[in-house]
Amino acid sequence: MEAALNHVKALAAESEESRRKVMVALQNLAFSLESPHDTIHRYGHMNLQAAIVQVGIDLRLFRHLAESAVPLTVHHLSQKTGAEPQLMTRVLRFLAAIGAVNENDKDQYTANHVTRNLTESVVEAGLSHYFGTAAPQYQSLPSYLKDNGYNNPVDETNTAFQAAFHTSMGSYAWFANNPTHLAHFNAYMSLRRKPDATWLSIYPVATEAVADWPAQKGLFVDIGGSIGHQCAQFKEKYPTLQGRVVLQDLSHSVAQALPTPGVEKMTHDIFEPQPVLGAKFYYMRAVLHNHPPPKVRRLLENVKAAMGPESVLLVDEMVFPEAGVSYTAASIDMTMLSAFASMERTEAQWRETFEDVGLELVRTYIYSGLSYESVMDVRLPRTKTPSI
Ligand SMILES: C[S@@+](CC[C@H](N)C(=O)[O-])C[C@H]1O[C@@H](n2cnc3c(N)ncnc32)[C@H](O)[C@@H]1O
Repeated sequence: MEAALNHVKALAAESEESRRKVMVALQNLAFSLESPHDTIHRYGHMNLQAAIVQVGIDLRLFRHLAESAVPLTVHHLSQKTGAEPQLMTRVLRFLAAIGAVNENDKDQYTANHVTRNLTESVVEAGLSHYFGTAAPQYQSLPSYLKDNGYNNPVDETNTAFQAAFHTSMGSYAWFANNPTHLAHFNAYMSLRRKPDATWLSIYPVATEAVADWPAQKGLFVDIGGSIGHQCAQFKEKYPTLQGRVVLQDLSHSVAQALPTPGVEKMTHDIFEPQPVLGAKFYYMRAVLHNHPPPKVRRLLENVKAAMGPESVLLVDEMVFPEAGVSYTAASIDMTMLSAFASMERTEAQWRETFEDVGLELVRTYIYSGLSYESVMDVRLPRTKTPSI
C-alpha cells in the first residue's frame, strides 16, 4: 500500500495536469469502494463540512494552528478563540475527521496542508462567499425546480436565489444592501485567479493596439470590472499605450475601486447604452455568464452599438469542452443556474450567442486550459471583399 501511494504521489508531482488527473482518479476510486452507508454520509454531511469549516474561519482557528510550530491544545485554542472548551473539542474533532486539521494526540492539534490552504485570503473569501451566499441557494434549488416544472431557468428575477433570500431583487442589486456578502464576493472575485492565469499572457494587445491611438479615445474599457484588478494589470503591462483606461461597474463596486493612477472610474449599468464610443478594446470577464440569454443579448447589443470599425470586444469566460467537463466547472455552471438563471457555454454556444446579435467570434485564445479560461476576440462582421 505504502509503495503504491508513493508511486501515485510521484505521478502527481510531475505537473499540474498530472496532479489533477491523480486527484480525479483517486476520488473515482474512493467512490467505487463506497458502501451505501458511505454514500449517505458523504452527500448527507456535505453541508455540515462547509458549515464547520466556516466556524473555523470565523474563529481564525486555521490561522492559529498554521502560525504555531508546535501542537496546540484544546485549552490553548479555546483561550485564543473564545470558544467554550467543550465546543472547541467537538469542532476540532470534526475538522480532524474531515482532514482539515491533524489530531496529534488527545486534545492536541496541528496544521496540515489543508489547514494552511484554509488560511489563504482567497480561500477564506471564497468559502465565506459560498457558505453565506451560494449555499442557501443550493438548499432551495430542489423545491425551486419542482415548483417551476423542471424548466431550465431563464428569468433572473425568478431563481433559487430569490427563493433562498425571500427577495424579488437580482443578486447584484441585493448585494448593495448586504455589504458583508458583497465584501466576500468582491474579495473572492479579485483573488480567485492566479496572477499568471490572465488573458494578458496570451492576447496580442501590442499587435492589435494602434500605436498612435488618440489619447482622448477609449483604449481599454473593462465592463463590469468590479474593483479594477484587470484595469490595474492592463496599465501595469502596457503603461505607455495611449488612450483612456476605464473601469465600469455598478456604483457600490466602483466606490470600492483600487486607486490605480491613470484608470478612470465610471458607474455604468451594462443594460444602458455604452457611453464610451469607438474604444479599441471592450473587455468583459465573467460578466456574460452572470445573465440569462435575453439579458446577454441586450448587453451585447449595447456594446455592439458603441463599437467602431477598429474596436475589439474581448470576452473572457470559460469555454467548456463538448464532453467531460470537470467537477469545478460543472459546479460553477449550476451556481450560475441557481443565482442568475444563466449558464456557462461551449465554443459553439458562444459563437451562436455572438452571431445572434450580428457579432463575429474571430478567435478563441485559451490561457488556462485546465480550467477552460479563454479570451474570445469578437468583432463587428468583417466586410467581405466583393468578387469581381
Ligand atoms: C462575476 S463579477 C466579475 C468581475 C470582474 N470582471 C472580474 O472578473 O473579476 C461580475 C461583475 O459584474 C458587475 N455587474 C453586475 N450587474 C451589473 C450591471 N447591471 N451593470 C454593471 N455591472 C454589473 C458586478 O458588480 C460584478 O462586479
